[in-house]
Amino acid sequence: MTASSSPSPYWVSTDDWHTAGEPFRIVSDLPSDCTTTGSTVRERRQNIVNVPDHPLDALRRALCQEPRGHADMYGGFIVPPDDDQAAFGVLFWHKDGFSTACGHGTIALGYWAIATGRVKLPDGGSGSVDVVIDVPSGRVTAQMTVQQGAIIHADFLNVPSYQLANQITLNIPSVARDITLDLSWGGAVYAFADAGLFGLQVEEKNHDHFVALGREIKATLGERARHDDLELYGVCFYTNLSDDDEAFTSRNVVVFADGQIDRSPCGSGTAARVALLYAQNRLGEGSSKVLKHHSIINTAFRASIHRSYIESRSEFPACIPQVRGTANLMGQNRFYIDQSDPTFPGFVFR
Ligand SMILES: O=C(O)[C@H]1NCC[C@@H]1O
Repeated sequence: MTASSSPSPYWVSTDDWHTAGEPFRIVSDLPSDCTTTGSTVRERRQNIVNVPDHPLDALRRALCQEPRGHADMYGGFIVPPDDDQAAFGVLFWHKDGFSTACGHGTIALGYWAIATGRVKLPDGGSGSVDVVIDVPSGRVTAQMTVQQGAIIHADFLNVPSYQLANQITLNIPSVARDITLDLSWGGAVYAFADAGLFGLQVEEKNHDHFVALGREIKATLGERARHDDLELYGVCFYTNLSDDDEAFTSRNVVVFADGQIDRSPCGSGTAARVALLYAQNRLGEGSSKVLKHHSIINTAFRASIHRSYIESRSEFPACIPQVRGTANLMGQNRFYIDQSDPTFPGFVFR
């Protein structure tokens, strides 16, 4: 990449992927003045969040928001791993800030790591290879299945995931009545609500309704959704389609951050849903039954319980979820970042 110190204008290069329709813009070479401090990726994220006007926050906005991005853009900055057991670290970002978890990004990074040669193909070009990545919520893996040099799919192995709360009652002003929802952890806090409670199905034409409801639910839940130092990240609205011995099938849409809408089935949200279904005995360890999780644009992840996990802090059973998906390269960009641009660092309408 070619970059020099701001405030002089500089160029920054990105690799732009999407996972099941959700964008993931990867920046592997950060400008020289955009350093992060901390001995772990979690600390690096925290330091950026704590420092007003951090240069990396300005770069996030410049690459994520308009005119170079849009209100539903997503990406990540590659940073050093916590130790040499991981290939690299990543700081995930969206239009409002830096998130702790991102399954669709982890899947895209697995593809990217192989495509760029950062992680070598298995011997003979077929088999499985792990891309181990440090993220703010912990260490995750993109387990890549490769056949004759071509990637078939990635399995995102998440941090331990578990239900946080059961059937919380909330009064939602816009529907003028009480609804109930569950909370679950998948590296970030998610609320789960049946879209039918709002008279809706998960369909593209309803996306504006979900954005408004997601914001309303987040505001109404407030501190009740707090887990450690994190507040609610996303609301998952679902329409369940079927449940048999082979699969629990559901279509969902996650509205995260401040009204941002996930085009994919949401990797960390899917992991949190697996934990919820595990607690409800609808998915089990060692069973061949899977969660078929469709997105609002009808792309899909296939998820299951990789293994159970002992989590002493949770009254609900914990597990390491496994979320399978694919990613595609869209292109590469070389952006010019100029602080004298009247739109710097960026803007969004939502
Ligand atoms: O797949 C995921 O986990 C992410 N997608 C957008 C919101 C989440 O961070």
